[in-house]
Amino acid sequence: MVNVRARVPFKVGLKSNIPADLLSFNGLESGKEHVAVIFKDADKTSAPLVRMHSECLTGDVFHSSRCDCGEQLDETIEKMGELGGIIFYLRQEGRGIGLYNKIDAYKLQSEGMNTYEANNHLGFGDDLREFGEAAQMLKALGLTDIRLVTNNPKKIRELSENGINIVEVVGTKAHVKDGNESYLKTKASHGHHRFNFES
Ligand SMILES: Nc1nc2c(ncn2[C@@H]2O[C@H](COP(=O)(O)OP(=O)(O)OP(=O)(O)O)[C@@H](O)[C@H]2O)c(=O)[nH]1
Ligand SMILES: [Zn+2]
Repeated sequence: MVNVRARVPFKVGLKSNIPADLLSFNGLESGKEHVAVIFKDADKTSAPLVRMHSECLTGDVFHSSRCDCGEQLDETIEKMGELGGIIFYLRQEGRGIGLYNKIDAYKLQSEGMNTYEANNHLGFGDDLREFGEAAQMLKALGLTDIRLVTNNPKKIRELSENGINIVEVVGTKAHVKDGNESYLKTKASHGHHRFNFES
């Protein structure tokens, strides 16, 4: 049974000025230290904005040119600071293959493979992530109805299959920059991500 272990206030964002609460959990069977960040007590509102963000050390911390993860996280923090919402930061680095394997995949991508071909070449599926524990954490907060911030149909499908009612899907912007355009286009064409490349 998943339940909240601790809830502490902190301030986040590029200027460390956006108030939020940081939560840890008991009972996560994977042993992964997933956390939630709650803005404006959104867990006490009906159908809050929720983002299920998968760990990306290279993007989230270093704002790597290879992906859009850090920009998506910054965008979501800003938005939820205004509108309220909850970010679950899921420790599923590299779409579940881990950091070192992701770096191996980057090496293959530098030699010409796309993001999915590189995973497959290393013996992994396209995406090893699972969102069952994410659903359990939502339920631990008393939430089953959410507005999900994503462009990824896999997240919508898996959360729904785990008893979460997604009343609305809210896309993120397409954060195109030098270095990540073909990564984003591959996610759209092969992974069926719904990007709005105009915004
Ligand atoms: N294996 C692998 N993982 C990558 C690569 N680039 C980024 N990632 C990982 O992909 C994941 C991105 O996850 P999310 O931020 O949840 O985004 P998403 O699945 O694209 O879906 P949305 O942003 O919700 O639309 C993170 O775990 C990154 O570490 C790559 O080239 N190879
Ligand atoms: Zn990334």
